[in-house]
Amino acid sequence: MDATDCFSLSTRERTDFVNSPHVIAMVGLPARGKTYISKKLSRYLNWIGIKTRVFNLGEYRRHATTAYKSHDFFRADNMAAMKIRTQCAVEALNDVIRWLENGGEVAVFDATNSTLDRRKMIYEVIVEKMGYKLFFVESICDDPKIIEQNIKEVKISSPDYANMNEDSVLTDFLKRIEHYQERYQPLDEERENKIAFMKIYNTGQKVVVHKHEGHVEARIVYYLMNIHITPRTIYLTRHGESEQNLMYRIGGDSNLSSRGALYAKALSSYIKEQKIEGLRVWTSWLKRAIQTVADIPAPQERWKALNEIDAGICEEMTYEEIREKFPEDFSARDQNKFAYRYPRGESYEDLVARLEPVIMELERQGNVLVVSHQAVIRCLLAYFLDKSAETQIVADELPYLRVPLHTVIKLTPVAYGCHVEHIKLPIEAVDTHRPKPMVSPFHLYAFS
Ligand SMILES: O=P(O)(O)OC[C@H]1O[C@@](CO)(OP(=O)(O)O)[C@@H](O)[C@@H]1O
Repeated sequence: MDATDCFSLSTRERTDFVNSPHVIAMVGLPARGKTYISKKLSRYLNWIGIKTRVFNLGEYRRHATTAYKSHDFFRADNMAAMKIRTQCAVEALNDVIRWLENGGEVAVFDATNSTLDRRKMIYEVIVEKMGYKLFFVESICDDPKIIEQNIKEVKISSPDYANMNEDSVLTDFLKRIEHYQERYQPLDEERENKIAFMKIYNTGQKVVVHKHEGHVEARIVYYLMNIHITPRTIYLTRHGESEQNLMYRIGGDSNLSSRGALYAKALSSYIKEQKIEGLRVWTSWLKRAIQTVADIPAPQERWKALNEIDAGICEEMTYEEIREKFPEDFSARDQNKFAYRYPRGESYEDLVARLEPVIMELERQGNVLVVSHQAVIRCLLAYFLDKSAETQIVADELPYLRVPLHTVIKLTPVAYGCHVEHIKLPIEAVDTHRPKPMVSPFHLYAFS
């Protein structure tokens, strides 16, 4: 199979294709957004089904020693501290290897890795000894405003600076950066021509890619080229209550109910009140979603990818009817709702694969209102919520996330994640949520 074929595979099939473990090692001076990139990348890779974990060297250092009193700890001539720092890097890499040997697929090594010696050590262990793939991602930023903003947003709350005021933190951290600067050796194509890497300048103004190969690295490069840090808000909502919702029938392409039409009006007033600059509205191709945005004065786009999960042979049935007519399917879905694929229809796992281009485009955009459906919004929400670094938990929780009708979910990016608000507009609607069934005592008995 050619690597490019993977773009048409389902999430699970793609995961199987990731056969060689990868280490993504960050490079860059402090306060260049390395942790932001690491966490975001890990969230994305887990969401598309690639088991990823971040190993943050700062945490190892804080665990190993409380010796941090000031920037002096990071002086190049502080030999005692240097010994601790090297030991911590070795320990973190050992954990990386242990994790990859136990089924992890991508480990993100979040550290400065700012000297040739450190990168050489990583290369020897990861590539020469273990035979894993290694890809360096360097973040370069020379805009003092971005650096200062970064320090204020994330370093003030660091355990290194407990009980210190903002100005003292800023002064200390800038000195810390100076110590790193003295020995900093940026990635260099000629000096390090064997290794694969990517350099991101000023949060994406310019990107340089050197020798990347294979499917995982191609995805990472593409993803990191699309993300930005300009403040914006994403609004997610389901369509207004539909005629099928009133009858508890799934799928179909019905009109809004009269309460659904009231929600469309209320949503339009809410959006107007927010006075959102440059808002774009995205909907599925289904009538109930298109009718919901009829009165919203903003450019609109329809996405087939935002259509509701295809319930195949179960379309337009109630859950009760499915239980009676297809009892085996009904219980298979309860056993593993994420992976279960409706006959001639889709699974949640398929949905995640179908929504990947939507997520990529959302990452590139500014303010967007997405009007879609219960299963689709669950998938999008799972991407934005920092549910967990573990794919299994994402898969267990995702199909049961609560996404009630007539509620706007407002997502505002903050430091390393998203602030989530649920705004319930005051129009009654049916509840279409079917909670995770409890395991019956009989089931427990059968396995005991
Ligand atoms: O995966 P479950 O929990 O069945 O939820 C998805 C279902 O939600 C529904 C409503 O029951 O969404 P929608 O309101 O967009 O029509 C169904 O169409 C869809 O099959």
